[in-house]
Amino acid sequence: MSAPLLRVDNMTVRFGGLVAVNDVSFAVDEGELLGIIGPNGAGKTTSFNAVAGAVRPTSGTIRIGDQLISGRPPERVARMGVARTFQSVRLFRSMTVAENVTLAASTVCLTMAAAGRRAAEVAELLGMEALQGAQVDALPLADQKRVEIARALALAPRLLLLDEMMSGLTDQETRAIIGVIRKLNDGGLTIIVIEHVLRVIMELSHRVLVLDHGVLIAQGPPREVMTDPHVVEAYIGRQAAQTFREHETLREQR
Ligand SMILES: Nc1ncnc2c1ncn2[C@@H]1O[C@H](COP(=O)(O)OP(=O)(O)OP(=O)(O)O)[C@@H](O)[C@H]1O
Repeated sequence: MSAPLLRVDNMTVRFGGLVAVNDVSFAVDEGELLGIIGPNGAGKTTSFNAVAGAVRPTSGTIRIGDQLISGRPPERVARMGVARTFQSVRLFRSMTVAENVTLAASTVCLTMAAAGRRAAEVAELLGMEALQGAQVDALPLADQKRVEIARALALAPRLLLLDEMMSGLTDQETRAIIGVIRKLNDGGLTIIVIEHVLRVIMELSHRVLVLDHGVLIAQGPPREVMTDPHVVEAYIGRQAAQTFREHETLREQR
């Protein structure tokens, strides 16, 4: 059997006396779309930061394929195939969309011309050709989030980490971003999504991990995880679990 694309073994991240991530292990297969959920402060973003190289795990290991990435700096991890977006959009606001994406591409391309070509490819993939000349400042939040995705894709990643893409978006905008994520995954890209909007996790994920106080309390197919009594207790709440079950039953009857 082939090795998973991402493998995290016994990862612990401490900030002084606080254990933000506590002995967490999981693996992600090539082509998989994994959702990570959990209450505020559960350690989701810290786990992303550790995988992306922005935070050094206190102990444990992280591998892409058979290469150890834990402890390596973010630029190196990016070159080894891990790209991420941030919870709050981090773009060069006075630059155009094309400039932002080209700049990201230049970290992995040998020449600026190649970076420009890469940015144009990504724009085409995301259907953003018409936005290329727009200044980021002038774009609505939903488009800025698409530019964030474009910047990450410009690195030609093997693994894409998406941190709360849907926060602040309308239902319609959320649907559009779900469509983008699904298209990327259908094209073979391995993706991990952190999301508070459970409907999004349910719709997109092949598998879900649940963190609570830094501890991995459940993992499995979305349907199973959402009705796991520990998860309901820690995060979802009984009412939401009941609503979810009714929604699923209705969907099956359709
Ligand atoms: N750089 C840091 N220094 C100190 N403490 C931190 C740091 N980053 C995160 N923490 C703490 O680690 C814990 C986990 O935070 P983290 O941001 O990973 O949670 P989260 O699950 O992503 O939460 P949210 O859903 O609110 O984004 C929290 O108690 C947070 O305050």
